[in-house]
Order: sequence, then structure tokens, then C-alpha cells
Amino acid sequence: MKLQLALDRLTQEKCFALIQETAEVVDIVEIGTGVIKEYGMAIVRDIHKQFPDKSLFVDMKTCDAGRHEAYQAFEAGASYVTAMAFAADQTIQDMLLVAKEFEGEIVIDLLNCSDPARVRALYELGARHFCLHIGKDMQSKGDTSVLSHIDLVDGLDGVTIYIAGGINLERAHYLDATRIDVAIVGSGITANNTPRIEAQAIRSVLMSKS
Ligand SMILES: O=C(CO)[C@H](O)[C@H](O)COP(=O)(O)O
Repeated sequence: MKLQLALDRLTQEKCFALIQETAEVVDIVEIGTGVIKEYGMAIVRDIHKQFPDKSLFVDMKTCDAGRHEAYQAFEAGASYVTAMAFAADQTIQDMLLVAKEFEGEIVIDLLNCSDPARVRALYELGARHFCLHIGKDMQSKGDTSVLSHIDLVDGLDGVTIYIAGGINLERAHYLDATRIDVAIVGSGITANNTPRIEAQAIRSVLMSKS
């Protein structure tokens, strides 16, 4: 199972410092939606320039203007770009076409999606990367159910499954490596006083399962 570092609600300086510190330990670096809203595609370009060997997951959370937003992110250096599951089929199809052009991937964010039929429909459109996700606001209400959302992607062949929302060292132990391919960890690393050591510890747990 891969480890993805999510950089959310952080300054540019802090983002660069965290990547510098954890680059050797994490497989994918996520540039979070709030960071993108603050700094735009410039920060994606700058991170790509400084860390050209790191795969970048650009959390656009696109729900419309799919072609335009996918181009923005892939041209800036993204390997992965997110789209919301509730977006129109046309938006998803447009994004998948752009991803093909750049040899990148569109990751469907399943935030607030509880309908396996919608997930199956997205699969039929060509989506192969899906992210099970409990957002910050529901986490703050005590929702820790993300591990049980795996049913949403039951029966889909050849997919890559990500999990996000409150994953930390403790919860990493409960991830099912036969179903989940990428563990996304934000504050579980970024809010830790020793982020590299914490990332290393989480990575060890994930490696022991893979
Ligand atoms: O996409 C996100 C927020 O929308 C976060 O990247 C994701 O939830 C991981 O952060 P954390 O581990 O702090 O919950």
C-alpha cells in the first residue's frame, strides 16, 4: 500500500518544508484544495520544479469545467487530478480525455457519495481511481466511518482505491491492504511534531501489510 502525504490548510513555506522532510518516505504528494485556492497553479508548478521525481496529486475537487481544470492541473505537473463523484458525466468524460493526453489519472472523490450505482456508472464512463473520503467537517462531528465505506467499490475490477479522512498511525493498522492501494494522510503527519518520523512509522505499518 502506498503512502500519500496530503498538504492541507498550510502556508507555502510549510508545504515546501514538509515535502523536503518527508520526500524519501512518502510515495505521492497531495497539494490540497485549500492550498490550491490560496496559491493557485503556481504552487503546483513550483513543487513540480523543485521535486520533479515526486508524483503530485492535485486535489482540484473539480465539479464543472472539467476539461479546463484538468488541463490546468496536468500542465502544472499533476500526475493525479481529483473530480467529485456528483459532477456531470460530461465533466468526468472530459477530464478522462485530458488525463489520457497527459498520461495521468483522474481520481474520483467519493465525499458524501453513498450510492454504489453512481460509482458503477463512473466506472462505466472509464474512471478507475476512486477515493473513499470522510471530510474534515464530518470528522469534526466524530465521523470515523471511512474504513467501512469500502462496500462502495465492491465488484469493480482493475481499480485503484485511495482512502482519506482522519487516517493516522493508529488507523493505518486497520487498513485492508487487499482492498486499499493508497492511504492518504494529512494532519496525521502534518500536525505531528516530528513529521518524518511519523510518516516513516505509518509507512512501516503499510509496508508490513503489502
Ligand atoms: O482531501 C482532504 C480534505 O478535503 C484531505 O486531504 C484528506 O481528508 C486528508 O486529510 P486528513 O488526514 O487530515 O483528514
